Amino acid sequence: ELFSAIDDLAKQIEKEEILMGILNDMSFETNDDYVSRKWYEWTEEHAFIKRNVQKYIANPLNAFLIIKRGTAEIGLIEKRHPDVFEVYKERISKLRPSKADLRGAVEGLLRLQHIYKFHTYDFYEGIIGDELTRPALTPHDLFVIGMEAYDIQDYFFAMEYLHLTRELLGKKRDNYKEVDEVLLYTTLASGYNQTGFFEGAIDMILEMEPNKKVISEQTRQHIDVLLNSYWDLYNMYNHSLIIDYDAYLDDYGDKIVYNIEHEDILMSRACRGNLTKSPIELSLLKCRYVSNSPFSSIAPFKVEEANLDPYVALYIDVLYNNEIEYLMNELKPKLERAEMIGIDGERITSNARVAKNAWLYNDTDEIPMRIDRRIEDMTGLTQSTSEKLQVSNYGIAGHYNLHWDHSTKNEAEFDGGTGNRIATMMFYMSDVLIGGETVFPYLKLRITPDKRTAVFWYNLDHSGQGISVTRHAACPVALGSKWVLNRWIRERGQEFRRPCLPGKYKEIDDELLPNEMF
Ligand SMILES: O=C(O)CCC(=O)C(=O)O
Ligand SMILES: [Fe+2]
Repeated sequence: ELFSAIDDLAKQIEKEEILMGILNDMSFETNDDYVSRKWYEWTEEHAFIKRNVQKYIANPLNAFLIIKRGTAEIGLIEKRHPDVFEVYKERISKLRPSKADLRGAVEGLLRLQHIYKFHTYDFYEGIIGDELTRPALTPHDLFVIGMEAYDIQDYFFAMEYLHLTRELLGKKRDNYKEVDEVLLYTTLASGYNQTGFFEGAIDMILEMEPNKKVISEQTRQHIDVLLNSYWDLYNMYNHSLIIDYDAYLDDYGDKIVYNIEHEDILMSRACRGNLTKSPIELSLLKCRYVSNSPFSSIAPFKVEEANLDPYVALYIDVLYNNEIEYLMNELKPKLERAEMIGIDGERITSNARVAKNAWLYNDTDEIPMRIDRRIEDMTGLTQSTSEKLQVSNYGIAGHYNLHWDHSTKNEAEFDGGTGNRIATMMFYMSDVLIGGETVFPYLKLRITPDKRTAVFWYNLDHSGQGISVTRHAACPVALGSKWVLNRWIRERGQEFRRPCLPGKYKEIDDELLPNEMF
């Protein structure tokens, strides 16, 4: 699976070079301009890639294009030359990304748009946030995104992408007919139908002869006029919908209530930096140097309070570059798709968490032992019952939806004799250019990844009860590559280090969680 970790895309670029060789062979055999044109385009892109591979793959638009070249573009060649393709088929199939990768990549791009409200036209131009990151996409790139969006029933963005495709086709000639116009128009029409509008557009499309490859100029103009007027209406409808949702949350003002139904909006607002503490709340937070062990009295930890109650703190510069290198070397080859616990306690992969991770099992080396001791110095909590160190790398627009780290009442599993996850220590192993923040919307807290810094918080109160407002998420990575190191600290062994006191937080019943969370 390529889309769920950025690291794997570098390998795909190597495979693509072999694919280019095959493309070159095929261009001779087919004697087709289109195939040599593709070879030329890919070669140009590779000259661009070679300048900085890591930078190239850290851009979600590029990441999508890598996958799209190996799937949709190869697919076009297959369609044009089935016989020649047959000869190379087996070799090619080992070098191609999968359909699921294409789907995952598009889902990533759309996630960025949903969360950060990035505009489709900006993506077309290669803009992420405020940065121009690459040359413009082609009509066919947009078409592929639009068709995938349609398949996953994200009709709003499907229509945006397909309309833009149509608009561009009107301006530029698609000499090689990469975009299947009949499919484009029928999908646009179905999109209107799906959203409860515009039967008229569908009627027009139905009038087209199904096996007519090219729409006549007259029909096309007719449809254009129809679609354009409908499009304005459609846009108005959808934009007002989005604004309404935001207004709904505004009703609560500063007070954020636990509102599971609207958590996706809550996450979006937190990730966009629209949920922040007031100046008064911020003024209560302090920075200090902490030393509560012989070692740290020589080199005290720099601690920044991020939230007082429940306690969340940042430890600045507490992971060393050689340690990061060590962890990367040990665990990169072992990364696997991150899993979540499903409704029935089973392990599942899910769109709610797009990342790969790996656990460090051989933790008797000097470096992991050192990290262990440091966490113990930082927290005063024993590490003898902690889980193994876990490294995660996020994928294309990789993210992790709102969740608790601790298990809730209804989850029987988890304990394993060491108790619940009393606290979390999470180290950032990389900076991120845009996005990838860790957000705690109920605490109005957004933490920007800062290489070598750690975030620490308690998941359980003094009576062992889960603190519901620690619900947190990893915002999608919009530009860059995000690596984190997690250490989950367990209850057992902490009895004398963090004594039991009466509980104070009311735990939320996790039966209230909607199924879509998974
Ligand atoms: O990557 C992040 O910012 C948060 C990760 C997280 O919450 C987790 O892995 O449990
Ligand atoms: Fe977490």
